[in-house]
Amino acid sequence: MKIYKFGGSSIKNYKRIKNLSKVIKINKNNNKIIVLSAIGKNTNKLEKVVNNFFIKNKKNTYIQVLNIYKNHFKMIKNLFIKNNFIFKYIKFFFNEFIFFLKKKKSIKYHFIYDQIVGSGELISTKIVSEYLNLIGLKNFWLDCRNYIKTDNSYREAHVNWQQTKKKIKKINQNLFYITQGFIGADNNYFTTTFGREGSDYTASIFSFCLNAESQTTWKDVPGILNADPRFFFKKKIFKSLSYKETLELSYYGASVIHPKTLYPLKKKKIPLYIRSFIFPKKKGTLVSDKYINNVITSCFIVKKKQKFIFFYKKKFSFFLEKDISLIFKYISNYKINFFNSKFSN
Ligand SMILES: Nc1ncnc2c1ncn2[C@@H]1O[C@H](COP(=O)(O)OP(=O)(O)O)[C@@H](O)[C@H]1O
Ligand SMILES: N[C@@H](CC(=O)OP(=O)(O)O)C(=O)O
Repeated sequence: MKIYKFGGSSIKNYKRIKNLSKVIKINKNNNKIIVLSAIGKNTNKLEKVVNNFFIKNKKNTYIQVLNIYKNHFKMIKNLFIKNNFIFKYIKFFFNEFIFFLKKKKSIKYHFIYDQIVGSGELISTKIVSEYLNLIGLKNFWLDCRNYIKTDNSYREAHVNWQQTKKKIKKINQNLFYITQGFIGADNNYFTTTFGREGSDYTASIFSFCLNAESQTTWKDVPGILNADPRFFFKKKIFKSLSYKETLELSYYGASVIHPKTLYPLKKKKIPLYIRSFIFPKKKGTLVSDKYINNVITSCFIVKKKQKFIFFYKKKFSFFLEKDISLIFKYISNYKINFFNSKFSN
């Protein structure tokens, strides 16, 4: 079985969804799972809904939801004819969404975040699945929350591999499925998320549990480059990279792939392809356990909005292990992405 992952940029408008269908047609084999992210930058918009909800700005909360609804509606108008059931579905979905916001009394930010932000993937997959069925690419919409089981660490869920493997193994491997990236569910069936850009990781969970033949991430770039093309004019494509080299690149900020993606693939030696959905016939980059690059290539990464935090002890004393552990505890509690540390007295 092959696992494909398409991110938000590959479905950011109706033309891109049509393009996705062409990529699927070129790669004809039936037995595959497509893991999809939310449409375009909708996850950012949904985060704004959560933030407005928490500062009790009702007006902005509902304006934001309405905007998201209108954008989705505009998109489906370009893909489906009027009486398609998807129109009713989208209306129903957003009504439920508003209902949830009105009724919800919980003050647990991370919990509410996952329930709201995770819905971007539920809606995008429904639209794409319906569209592919409409044009004859028969597929099944799969609610991945019935398969990917996690603990209840909202916004940073950990996979319960035993339960997840058992459930995913029940999938009929001869069929074609569309499912959501980024989300899972805890034992109470509440939505959990894997952290921003976590859809790549979802694809790896499916690959790992199904012993996939390969995993392909379809991007707007031709593969993994040695520099972020948004900032560097001169760049080079890597035809192949090892898991370790790719992990290093992604850990230090190459946003082309999420660092968590690599470990499950490496463990089972599943090849990962990074290919272009704009030029789907090109080979892209192959990530495997082979070190092929014998020429050293420098890589350039741009990481914005970083903060430099400086800790010091007020009194004439030293930084002890106890102090460091306290700092890390708060960093973890507040789910701050911590990048590099250096402690000295
Ligand atoms: N080393 C790199 N190689 C390729 N692309 C990179 C690299 N570093 C950053 N990028 C950027 O990552 C973008 C793809 O990520 P993103 O837009 O989040 O995709 P998606 O929406 O498909 O998840 C590319 O358009 C490119 O600008
Ligand atoms: N939609 C989520 C998950 C994700 O991985 O998205 P993308 O594949 O578009 O980066 C996010 O934006 O964080």
